Amino acid sequence: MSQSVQGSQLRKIVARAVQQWIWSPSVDVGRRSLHKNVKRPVIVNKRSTDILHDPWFNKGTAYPLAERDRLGLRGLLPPRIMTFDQQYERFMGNFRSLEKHTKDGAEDMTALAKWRILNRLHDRNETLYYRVLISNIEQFAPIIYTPTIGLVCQRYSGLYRRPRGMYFTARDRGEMMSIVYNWPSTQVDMIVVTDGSRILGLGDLGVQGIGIPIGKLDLYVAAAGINPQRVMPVMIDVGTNNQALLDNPQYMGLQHTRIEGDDYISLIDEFMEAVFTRWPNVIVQFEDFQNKWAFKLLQRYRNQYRTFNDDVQGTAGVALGGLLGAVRAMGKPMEDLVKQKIVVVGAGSAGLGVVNMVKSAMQRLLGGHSSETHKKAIDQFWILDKDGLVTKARDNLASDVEQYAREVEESEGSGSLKDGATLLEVVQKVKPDVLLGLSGVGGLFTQQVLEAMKESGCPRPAIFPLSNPTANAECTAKEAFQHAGPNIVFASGSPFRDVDLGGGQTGHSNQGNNMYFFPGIGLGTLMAGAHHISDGMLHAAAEELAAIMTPEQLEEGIIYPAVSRIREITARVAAAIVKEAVKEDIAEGYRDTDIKELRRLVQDDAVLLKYIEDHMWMPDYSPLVYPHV
Ligand SMILES: NC(=O)C1=CN([C@@H]2O[C@H](COP(=O)(O)OP(=O)(O)OC[C@H]3O[C@@H](n4cnc5c(N)ncnc54)[C@H](O)[C@@H]3O)[C@@H](O)[C@H]2O)C=CC1
Ligand SMILES: CC(=O)C(=O)O
Ligand SMILES: [Mg+2]
Repeated sequence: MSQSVQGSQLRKIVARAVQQWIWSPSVDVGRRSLHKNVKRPVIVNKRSTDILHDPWFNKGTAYPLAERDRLGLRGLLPPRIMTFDQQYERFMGNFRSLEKHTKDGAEDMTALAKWRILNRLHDRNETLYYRVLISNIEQFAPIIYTPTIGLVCQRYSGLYRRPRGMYFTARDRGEMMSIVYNWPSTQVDMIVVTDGSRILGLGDLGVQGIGIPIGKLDLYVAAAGINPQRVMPVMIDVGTNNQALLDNPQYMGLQHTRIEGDDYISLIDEFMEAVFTRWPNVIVQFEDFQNKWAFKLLQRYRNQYRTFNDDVQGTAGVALGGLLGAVRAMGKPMEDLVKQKIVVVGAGSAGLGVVNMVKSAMQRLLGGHSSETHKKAIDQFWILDKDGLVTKARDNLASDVEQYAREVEESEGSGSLKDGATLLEVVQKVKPDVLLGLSGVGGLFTQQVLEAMKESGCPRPAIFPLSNPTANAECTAKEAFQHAGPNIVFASGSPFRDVDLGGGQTGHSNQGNNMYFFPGIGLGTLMAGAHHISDGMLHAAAEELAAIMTPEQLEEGIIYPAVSRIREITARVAAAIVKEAVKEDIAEGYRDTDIKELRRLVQDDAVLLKYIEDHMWMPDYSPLVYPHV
């Protein structure tokens, strides 16, 4: 045997030993042994009531007799042993009964009651919770995610029962590197972090924003199959500028205004260093940071760590996928994206993220990145913020917005539009193909604006009120179809019901939400073992998302898949991410799949997809063993 073979074997043995150590049994739920139908046990370090009170290992009434003996549970549970299926049916029966009894109640109260019943299950038995969530994702996503999660965050201090996630504050300066070891999991794959400064379209909710990382990570488990023991929601409490919260005696966060400037940045730096020191392969998703910090932090960390900003990059990917679908729904090839006149209302982290990615996609379609294609691409955008149309006449424009500022009083095409022109004026003059809202302001797409879209001359205008939660959407689905006509393509950030257009016609209401994208970014990056998340990876994933819809669906105005398909979609988005990371040579491999093996896997789409799907966690009870040493 040659030296090099011996060396590579040795490396493999060491790598395996490290894997086994990382995959400590207490976190490796549900792996099957090589013998069919025999599940490997999970070694736990607790027994008796301690295990009943641990939601990771609690099985409620489903512990088999032998396990009740092993774990000292005999006599502590009702005698009948239920199956996982029976437990599932019991929960769903209770849920349906709640639905029936609250159907005539106030909508908000009903939604909160549903969240409570799910949250209690989450706190009690994680395995059953995720089974319920995965099996009914379309029904439950609006509760654990937007819109209900917005309501939950607004009331979090009152709703709080048990801790979930980690909290870091300025008081922890110099200590974060140690504090991070308080987290009970030996391995964390995904962190979603917020500072609570811009929660959905609801503004600064301070520490109560923790509901968002929790909801996003629920989707990581449900959609991407990340093991729930390997996710960590994080709140960095730097204070709040929301006076109502500061005045609220029940508010659970620090009672001072937000830390700013270098003090703020150094705190986030310390957090990043701490989590990447303990878990070097973790992926950190920034979520709902106010615009002021979102881009700065993304630029600061994106080449150094495995990190991305969901509002900037996730929203952009999902919007690009939707726009490509809308172009195809017009009966045109995807390449015609470059000809679309796009009005974007909202020049914040989400709005600019979208514009940047769509502009870049246009440049690629125009033959590559050059000053000429840049000019051609930016000419397709009209951007409005709270002060109306953004033009070069504005003072103190941030450089990321400035490039999209229109010339003042353009004589051609858009007629004469002044700085600060209203949305109605812009739509009437520009006659856009696409109207996209990321302003956080409900009702901005008024009847007049929507009627002006109808007059735009576009055979199939795209109307995307993407702001969340529901009350903050720029218009409802009904309003859009009613005023802009039955032929529009509609997508909103929070779900609306399809609209009955009469005569057997349905106006399809798509949900254009980054939930179709971020779980795949995280999963793909994890499985690729990519050093960082490149623009190329995000573009490839957006194109994959756009390619999922069939021509028949697009013809009907369906540009995003049903939420019930979210696992399948996420696997495909993740596969696109892995492929591109390998192509760009920034992938290192995942667990015992080294880069050589990964290169082989990406040769065949079906093989790669199966590989990804096989690594997705599914909720199931594993035998539990308490070692007597
Ligand atoms: N559907 C989805 O997947 C996503 C939706 N969003 C939603 O987008 C909204 C905005 O998020 P960010 O960009 O992060 O917020 P942001 O605070 O960074 O930006 C908001 C922008 O809207 C502008 N604006 C405010 N009032 C306006 C008005 N009356 N007319 C025109 N523009 C106005 C502001 O000047 C600013 O440019 C939120 O409601 C959020 O929930 C964000 C990320 C993903
Ligand atoms: C969906 C999302 O990320 C937001 O509204 O902020
Ligand atoms: Mg967000």
